[in-house]
Amino acid sequence: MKIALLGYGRMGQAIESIAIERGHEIILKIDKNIESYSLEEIGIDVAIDFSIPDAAFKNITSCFKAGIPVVSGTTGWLDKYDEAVEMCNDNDAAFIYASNFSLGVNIFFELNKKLAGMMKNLEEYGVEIEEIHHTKKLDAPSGTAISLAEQIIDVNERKKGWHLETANDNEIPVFAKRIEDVPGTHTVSYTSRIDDIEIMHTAHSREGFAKGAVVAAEWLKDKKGVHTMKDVLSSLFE
Ligand SMILES: NC(=O)C1=CN([C@@H]2O[C@H](COP(=O)(O)OP(=O)(O)OC[C@H]3O[C@@H](n4cnc5c(N)ncnc54)[C@H](O)[C@@H]3O)[C@@H](O)[C@H]2O)C=CC1
Ligand SMILES: O=C(O)C1=N[C@H](C(=O)O)C[C@H](O)C1
Repeated sequence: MKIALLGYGRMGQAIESIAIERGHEIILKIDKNIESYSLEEIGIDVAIDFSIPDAAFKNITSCFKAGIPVVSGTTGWLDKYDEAVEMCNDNDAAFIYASNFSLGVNIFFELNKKLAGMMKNLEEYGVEIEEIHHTKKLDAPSGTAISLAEQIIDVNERKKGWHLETANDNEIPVFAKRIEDVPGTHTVSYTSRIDDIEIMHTAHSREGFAKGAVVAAEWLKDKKGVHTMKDVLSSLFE
């Protein structure tokens, strides 16, 4: 596949290594110093956006207009996700966004949903989420922590939203810690007077995120419409 990288920071570079290992070619790299760029007529099969919150929507929708399937892992821009979905469908384009592309976190998401279903009526347990990331991260809480919170809110009628650090009884508190060089650690904790239950995912490097993004790009290349990482991994979750 001929791949365009929209964002060539820590993740763009990790994706480049994995893509080359899997036999793909990087034919375009866009980063912050490239103000305007054309995606047309250079034979891009798929674009992968890991940029910054302020740039993601423009990068993604430029791909829709050029008819190029796009995978995005950029977090912190999701107030515009519904608009992106509409534009994808209007342009008959192809799109996958995931707050986390790693196989391990996508398994962790399924565990989180299962546990949330089991805990939803047990009022004696409080629930909270903690995420730890490197100090260069621009957004807080992480996109993955927001996905975990939304998965619990979807099944637990007592929880109406989430809040950073402090929360009302009807919200899930999400704690964001920044420690140098941590690739990404997420914990969901249920705490009662009698005992605690915790599930945790710890990334040891960015390799899992990068590999998942390339696998998603391979899967999306000849498809249309808006998809999720669960669609990509469907055979695993049957
Ligand atoms: N979904 C997932 O699995 C994962 C998502 N992420 C997310 O991916 C994003 C990028 O993460 P990192 O690579 O660690 O950040 P980074 O800061 O190392 O890289 C972002 C790059 O985007 C560039 N950039 C700035 N303006 C741009 C523009 N207009 N167009 C294209 N590129 C532009 C920056 O110069 C920088 O090189 C973040 O939002 C992060 O939260 C990170 C890891 C995994
Ligand atoms: O910025 C990061 O590094 C990461 N961002 C994603 C997020 O916000 O959830 C995924 C991963 O945890 C690493």
